[in-house]
Amino acid sequence: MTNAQTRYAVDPTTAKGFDTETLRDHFHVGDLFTPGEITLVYSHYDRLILGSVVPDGAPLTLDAVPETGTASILERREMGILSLADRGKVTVGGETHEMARGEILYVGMGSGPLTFAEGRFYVLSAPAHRTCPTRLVRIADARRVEMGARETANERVIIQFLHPEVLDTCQLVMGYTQFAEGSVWNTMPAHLHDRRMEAYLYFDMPKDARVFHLMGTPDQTRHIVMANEEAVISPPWSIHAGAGTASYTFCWAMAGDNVDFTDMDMVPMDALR
Ligand SMILES: O=C(O)C(=O)C[C@H](O)C(=O)CO
Ligand SMILES: [Zn+2]
Repeated sequence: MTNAQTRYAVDPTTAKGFDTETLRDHFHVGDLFTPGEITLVYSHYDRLILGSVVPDGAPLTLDAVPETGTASILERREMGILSLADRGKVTVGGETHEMARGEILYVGMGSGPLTFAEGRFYVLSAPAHRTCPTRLVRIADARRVEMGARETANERVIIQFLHPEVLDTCQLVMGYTQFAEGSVWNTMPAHLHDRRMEAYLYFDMPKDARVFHLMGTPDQTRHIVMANEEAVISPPWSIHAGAGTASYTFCWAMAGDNVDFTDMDMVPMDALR
């Protein structure tokens, strides 16, 4: 079964007046990873689709969805698929990809339907205007960027899978960030990039742990409380950072005008409110 919903874009002035529930309705994505289901959220920010696929004994096929209005979801889109299970099996374009936990499969525009035979997957899809080759990116092939420090509780490694220095994509940039023991802060100092949106999936979290995800314009920050395997949509005008009550990993993905990961406008600490 495929469940899909649409989230419309919100401007920062409107978002400023939201209470907790309204903020969550627009930006927080819960209820992902239902066994036997494909769950998709179509965001009007850069038309990014994010979601989950959890085969449960029988294969699940992702093909046409009314939200894209095309014969097949990838007719004018590309996709990144993160395996969250030790074993995953995805067939697309006549080829079956056996995936291990933490690997990301890139699927190019026009590849046709996707069949997920086993595993647990987080999926992201952005509009594309050209086809790039489908490729499974293993952890050893990804680019690792060490960031932060133990003293500031943000020592971490940014692992870039769908990134110009690893493989060619149309506009999707995707990977995940893992923390050194004791570090809990992501993406602080905060930054903005009005040229592209971003989405985060927080995972690898103990059941009772929470991440306080920070969003909003620098002078109007808000927080969204995130549990394991929940996602959050970060509008182009918003900071995106967080601190966890325990260790976690988060998958980041971006779409928009610029595929350069370092295209960020840093926010000085004294600008945050
Ligand atoms: O740990 C980090 O810092 C990040 O992962 C940064 C995000 O990916 C990001 O916001 C890139 O624009
Ligand atoms: Zn960012």
